[in-house]
Amino acid sequence: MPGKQSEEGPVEAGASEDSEEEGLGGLTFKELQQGQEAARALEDMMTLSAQTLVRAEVDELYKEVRPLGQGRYGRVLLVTHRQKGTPLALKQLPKPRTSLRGFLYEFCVGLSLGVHSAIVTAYGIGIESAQSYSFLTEPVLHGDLMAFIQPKLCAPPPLPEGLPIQPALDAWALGVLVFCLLTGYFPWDQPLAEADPFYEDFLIWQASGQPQDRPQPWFGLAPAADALLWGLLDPHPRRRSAVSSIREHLGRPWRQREGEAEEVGAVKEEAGQ
Ligand SMILES: Nc1ncnc2c1ncn2[C@@H]1O[C@H](COP(=O)(O)OP(=O)(O)OP(=O)(O)O)[C@@H](O)[C@H]1O
Repeated sequence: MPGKQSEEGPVEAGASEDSEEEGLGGLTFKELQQGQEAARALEDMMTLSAQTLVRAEVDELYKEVRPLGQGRYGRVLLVTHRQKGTPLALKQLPKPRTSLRGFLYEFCVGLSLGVHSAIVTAYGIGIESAQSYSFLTEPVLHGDLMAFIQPKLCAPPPLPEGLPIQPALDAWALGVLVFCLLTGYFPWDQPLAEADPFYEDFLIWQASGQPQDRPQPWFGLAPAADALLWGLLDPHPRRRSAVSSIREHLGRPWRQREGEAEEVGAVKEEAGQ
């Protein structure tokens, strides 16, 4: 059956190929080396942050305005700085459920990622109180993406060893997110052709490139979105487009206008296949 996984056919999302280049866990040696360097840099940052923790009760320094949300490990509050009045989001993790190392990890990952302009900025202030650890970030007061997406998250394939952490996973996640934002739906439940007809239909369409094979959930997308998503959602991690490929598709419509014909035949050409 077209789209079914075969020996030389597509592999599941996040799985690997090009085995001669690979080291442990499906990563190339270069990726492994980069990962080890990042882990060492994070470890250094955690050591330094442990030495500069502010020891105080949160309400001595900040005034609570209202709760912003609740995560698995702690709560997030909107606070203002008692002297300056600056609004901030304070993430508070209760000590009984959080080790110092666990807190430092979350704090420092936030600090590292927060330098990107599209990610919430974390401020370098970690606080140790009697009952909790806290850190401060930029407050985001207009809701998060989950408010626009029906709660349901796309399950990864059941690989016993898990998915190797590599940039192709982020590209896949970006593809799923863009699809959700454009259509209001997830593209499929699981990226397994034998278990999910929506994914199987996508593989059939990718293989044929024929307009008549366009799966129903993809109706209404413009050729630029087709090309972007085909690249980001390529089942082969090593062939998948980089996250930065999104830049090539900016400035063109991603949705068909009302009444416009589907121009899906152009997808393969757009995607450079
Ligand atoms: N900087 C922020 N500004 C506004 N709201 C925030 C901010 N950070 C978190 N929130 C809200 O608080 C909720 C919980 O955030 P939190 O970071 O604790 O958990 P999470 O990242 O959603 O999940 P997990 O518990 O797995 O870490 C978020 O879903 C969001 O609604």
